Amino acid sequence: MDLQARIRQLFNDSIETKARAVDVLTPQIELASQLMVNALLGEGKILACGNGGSAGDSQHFSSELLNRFERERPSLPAIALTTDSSTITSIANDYSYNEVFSKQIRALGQPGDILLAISTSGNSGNVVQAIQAAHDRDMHVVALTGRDGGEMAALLLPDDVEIRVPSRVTARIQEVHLLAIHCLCDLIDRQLFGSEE
Ligand SMILES: O=C(CO)[C@@H](O)[C@H](O)[C@H](O)[C@H](O)COP(=O)(O)O
Ligand SMILES: [Zn+2]
Repeated sequence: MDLQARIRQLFNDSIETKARAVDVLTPQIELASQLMVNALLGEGKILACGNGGSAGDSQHFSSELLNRFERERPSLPAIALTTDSSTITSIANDYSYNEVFSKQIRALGQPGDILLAISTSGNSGNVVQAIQAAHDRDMHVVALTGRDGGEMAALLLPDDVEIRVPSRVTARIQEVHLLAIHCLCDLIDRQLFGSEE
């Protein structure tokens, strides 16, 4: 097996996926950033959720808001719903795994807050239920998806934003999700605190 050839193939696949995604995702990322900025300016916060790699993405995003991205600026309010193992295990144990995010959203979500819902398939039951809970709490949803958008795409309302990566491969979709998250952080900082130049 030629391992270096495999590495080159993975890099090239990732580059091609990003090149394919740029035109499709640019307007959606802009819209999502404006939705988030409006929420933050209105004293709202951003709740984020997802499974596996997307749980990591949720925490990556919340840490960049709560702490910092690339510049000195005030902390911004965000919560990853993937980190409290006591809450998550008790909800999964007593009710169902599908409710681990939605129950937190029903407690913490306020009208005007944003849910960042991350799933490469768009079909993870707990993320689907998170979107339903967010709508019940009058929150807007930014959905990071892939493939055909799955059940999540079908649930979104006209004021929500879907950022759907044009790929069917989970790892490639996740790589673009991370880029989209960094774009969102950059655009949030620019709109709230101005460009640095
Ligand atoms: O990171 C990876 C694969 O790259 C995995 O941990 C992956 O996130 C998990 O299988 C998730 O459960 C997949 O869920 P989803 O993206 O379909 O919502
Ligand atoms: Zn992964």
